[in-house]
Formats: sequence, C-alpha cells, structure tokens
Amino acid sequence: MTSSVTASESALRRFLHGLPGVDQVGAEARAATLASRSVKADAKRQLIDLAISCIDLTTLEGADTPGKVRGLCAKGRRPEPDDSSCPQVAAICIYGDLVPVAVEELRGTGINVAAVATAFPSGRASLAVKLQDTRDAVAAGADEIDMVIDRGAFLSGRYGQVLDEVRQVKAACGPAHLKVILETGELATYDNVRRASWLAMLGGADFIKTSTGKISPAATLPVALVMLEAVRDFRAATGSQVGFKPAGGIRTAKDALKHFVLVHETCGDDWLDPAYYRLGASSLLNDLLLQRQRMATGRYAGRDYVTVD
Ligand SMILES: O=C[C@H](O)COP(=O)(O)O
Repeated sequence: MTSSVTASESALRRFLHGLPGVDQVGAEARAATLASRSVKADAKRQLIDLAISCIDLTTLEGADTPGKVRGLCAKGRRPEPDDSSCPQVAAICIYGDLVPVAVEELRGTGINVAAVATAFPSGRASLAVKLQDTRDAVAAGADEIDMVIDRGAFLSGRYGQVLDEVRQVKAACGPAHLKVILETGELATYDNVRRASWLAMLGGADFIKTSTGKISPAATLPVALVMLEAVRDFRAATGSQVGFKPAGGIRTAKDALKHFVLVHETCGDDWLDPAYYRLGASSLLNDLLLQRQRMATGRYAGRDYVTVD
C-alpha cells in the first residue's frame, strides 16, 4: 500500500469516527415516539397512495421465474385493475438475469426496472465479478442497480476498500441510478449504520438502502431514523440530496405510515417523493390495497380481493 493510500485511508477513518455518536437509547425512544403518532383519515388516504407509488415491488428468490416476474410487473402496473385512480408502483426489483423480462413487460409504463447486483445478498465476490454483474444488468436495460456493500471489509475497518467499490460500481452504472444496501442487520451498532451511510454517499450513492431482506432485523424504525438523519445532514453539508430506501420486513400499511412520519419529522417533505424515497417490499402492496379499499367503502374487501403472492 502506498503512503498516499494509507494517508487517505486514515483521513477517511478520522472523518467517519469523528461523526457524532448515535445515542442508542435516545434514537430508539425517538423512533418509538414518532411511530406512535396518529395520522388523520384524509392524510392516511393520501399516504396510502403515496406509499404505493414509492414501492419497489420485489421478488428476490432462487425460485423466481419469468412467469412470476411477468405477474409482478402486471400487478405493479395496475395494482387495482378496476380502479384507474390507483397509482402504479415506482419499480420492480429483481435479480439481474430476469431484467430482460421486466424491461419487456414495463416498456412505456414509467415503472423502473431495479436489479440487485454485486453478488447480492452476501457481496462476497471479486470486484471484477461485481462490476461485470452491474454492467450486465445495465446492458440488459436496468434503470436502477441495488448493490450491497462488503460488510466484511467494513467491519474490518477497510473503509477505503468499501468507498472504492461504491465509486467503481457507480461508474459501471452509467445512466442507471445506484442504491447502496448497507445490510444494517449485520453492522452491529447505530454508529456503524451512520458511518456506512456516509461512506455510501461519499462514494456516489443516489440512494442508501437498509437491507437485502435476507437478514433480520431489517428496516427497523431506529435504523431508518439514523439513515434519514444521515441523508438530511449530507444534504446540509454538500447540497446533494440522496434518497432513502428502507427494505425488508415492511408488510403493513401501518408500518409504511410509521416510516412516513419518520421521514416527515426528520427530513421534511422534500423526501416524500419516489425520486427520493422508496419502500422495498414483497408483500406490503397487498395490505395497502386492502386498507385503500376499506377507506373507500368503509369495509374490508376480504383477503381474496388482492392477489395472494
Ligand atoms: O428489497 C426488498 C426486500 O427484499 C423485501 O423484503 P420483504 O420480503 O421482507 O418485503
């Protein structure tokens, strides 16, 4: 390692370890307080539609098939086939090999195709493999790349390596937007979540994302709070607005509303837009549709009203 690399590594370490520490008890208490706020019925109606329009509708299973992805695309395009006032989702999030199927199904709809890449979900592969994974997905038509950071490198303190990987993947994305997944359930402390958030943003992330959905805990409210503070503070420091995507374990409309209260109170409404906010979820849409129907008619339509995935 050259002395200049060593110097920049140590400057990076000093910067990340110089960020204010997270008060664990305070963060958990604040997240719980905000989550207990009630939302008025009118606002709830609007937020349910906003939540639908912010969803990255996801399937990330080894057993995924072109047929399953086609079905997901159809659902994302017309979540309520009999109600044209129901918004479509923001993106369909899938493995890279299925990108051509989604591109075909979503052409002209305005729904983005998001591909997980960089040896998702573990992130354990050479940089060359990760970059090729990214280029392949972009060449196949992905509009967005969801990469994972190398948690082993991060937890060993090899921050420069993580930063460099994010930068190189960003360059490989070309015009595609980059979401950087921290896998917060493996980062052990809120301080690490704050440091990894800054590292990803310094590397050029367009979005920072909590989790792969493969590890529990995933998008907890205190973690979301810490990451929202990071995107807020990053904009104040640099002028750049980076988006935020909580993902994993968000299953009910109630969960989504709690996340929205957190965004509103922490960052303000500039983030309440699919351009800066996504909810990564495989089954949340069903509950949002049930609640939407209940608010429109005053009763639940029954579980068979929505598609059972
Ligand atoms: O990125 C999204 C997650 O993989 C979805 O997780 P979920 O199945 O818990 O909704």
